[in-house]
Formats: sequence, structure tokens, C-alpha cells
Amino acid sequence: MTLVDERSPQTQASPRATVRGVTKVFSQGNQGVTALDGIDLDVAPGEFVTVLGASGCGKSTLLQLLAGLDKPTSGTVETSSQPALMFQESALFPWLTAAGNIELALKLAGVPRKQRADRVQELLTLVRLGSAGERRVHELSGGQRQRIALARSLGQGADLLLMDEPFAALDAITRDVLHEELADLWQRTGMSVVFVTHNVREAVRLGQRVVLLSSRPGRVLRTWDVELSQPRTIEDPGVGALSAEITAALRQEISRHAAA
Ligand SMILES: Nc1ncnc2c1ncn2[C@@H]1O[C@H](COP(=O)(O)OP(=O)(O)OP(=O)(O)O)[C@@H](O)[C@H]1O
Repeated sequence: MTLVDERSPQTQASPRATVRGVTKVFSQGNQGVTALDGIDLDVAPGEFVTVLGASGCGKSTLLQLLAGLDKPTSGTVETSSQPALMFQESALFPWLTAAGNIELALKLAGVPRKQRADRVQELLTLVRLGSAGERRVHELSGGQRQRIALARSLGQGADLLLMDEPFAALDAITRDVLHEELADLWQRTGMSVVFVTHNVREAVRLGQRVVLLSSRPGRVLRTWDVELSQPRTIEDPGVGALSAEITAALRQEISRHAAA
């Protein structure tokens, strides 16, 4: 399986996702709720973008639009191919084994049957579960389930991975290990990632760029480039310093919204 992005430089130069002037209004009863307002965002090939914001600011809505699961009320969302999507819950099929879940993704991605077993094993090894293929979902820990979900996303062959608080339900140590593995996989595969979280340190630990959304309606309030090399850890002083700055901006936004 090819993990390194071998496409032409021209293809590599065009963004994996382009969001232009996106507004999303939901109807709640007979009222309209503006979840997102005038969002512009480009995700470059191989870029890792984290999206932060207070609860209800429209982070998940933005991912749903990027995934093509919903349409904007106005504006445009374009992606270079169908993205893979990963949630807080692994959403694995409980009647299939770990390997079976990955194989299904390969099948749906059109991988010929003969190649699937080898690819499944490669993907299992990649997420450090090389010997767990025959386990059923209930026999896997929360962290292992998220690893299988990640392997399944990688198996879809997508060049853009959308992650909606994928590690929020895990304990701190497991989350830390998965941060390390995700950062490593991201570097090895050349995929682009849009990672939604409300954990500021997680956003800084993982992202190359942190996008802070305002409280409802969600607008891009500010972005930060994270000029810290990978591998980095959540305890790094640089991660701590930038997290403190972003937390202050987030707090200010939450106070502003509460007073409005
Ligand atoms: N299908 C829907 N119908 C009506 N309103 C919706 C729908 N989906 C989201 N909303 C509203 O849009 C706003 C943004 O929701 P969204 O789930 O995107 O926020 P979020 O930032 O992901 O929140 P959280 O951090 O709590 O998960 C909220 O006010 C929510 O109630």
C-alpha cells in the first residue's frame, strides 16, 4: 500500500478543501439558528488544521459540511475527493471483527478482494494492532476501537481525514498515545487532517494551524500557526505557552457571548 503522497506537484498544490463564505442556518421550531456565518477556510495538501471553539459554535456542523453530509445555506464547500470521517464513538460494526471492519471499508473503496487481506494486515500493523484482527469490537478497549476506526478511515484511501473529537472519551494516557500515533501517521501518509476539539492543548499539540471559531454564530475569530516541530508532546513548554494564549482568547470570547 502506498502511504506517501505520490501525486503530481500540480495536484498537490491545490487545496484538499476550500470553504468560501459558508453560512449554515438550521430551523429550530419556527426560528432560524445561524450555526455558521461567513466561514472561509482552505486546507492545503498534508496540512493538519485543528478547529476550536466553545460548545455549540458550529464545529461539528463545519465537519458535516466538509464531509458532504449536509449542504451550506449559502457559500461553497469543495473537497478534492470524498473525505474520511471519524467521530468520538468509533462506530464500528459490532458483528464484524476488527479486521472485518477494515475490510469492509476497503471493499467499499473498491479494493479488489485478492488484495484486501494484505492491506487489512498492513493497516492493522500501522495502528499497532497487528495481532488483534480477529477480535470482536466488544473485546477491544476504547483506545483500540479508535485505532481500528483510524485504520478504517485510512483504508478508504481518502486524502482528507475529518476528525470530530475522536479522543474525547478516552483517558488521558490513552489519548496521549493516540496523539503520538496520529501525528506519526499524518507525517507518514501526507494526508490532510481537520480535527475538531474543545481541548486547547490537544489542538496545539496536534495542529499546524489552530482555527478559533466564535460562539454562535460560528465565525473564524482568529487563527494561529503552530511553529513547533513534531514530534511534540502535550507537556512541551511551547505547547503550554501557545495554549495559554489561545485559552485567554477563548475565555474572552465565551465572556463576550455570555454578556451579549
Ligand atoms: N440538525 C440540526 N438542526 C437544528 N439545529 C442544529 C442542528 N445541528 C446543529 N444545530 C445547532 O447548530 C449549532 C451548532 O451546533 P454544532 O453541533 O455544530 O456545534 P459544536 O461546536 O460542534 O458543539 P459541541 O462542541 O457542543 O459539540 C447549535 O446551536 C446546534 O443546536
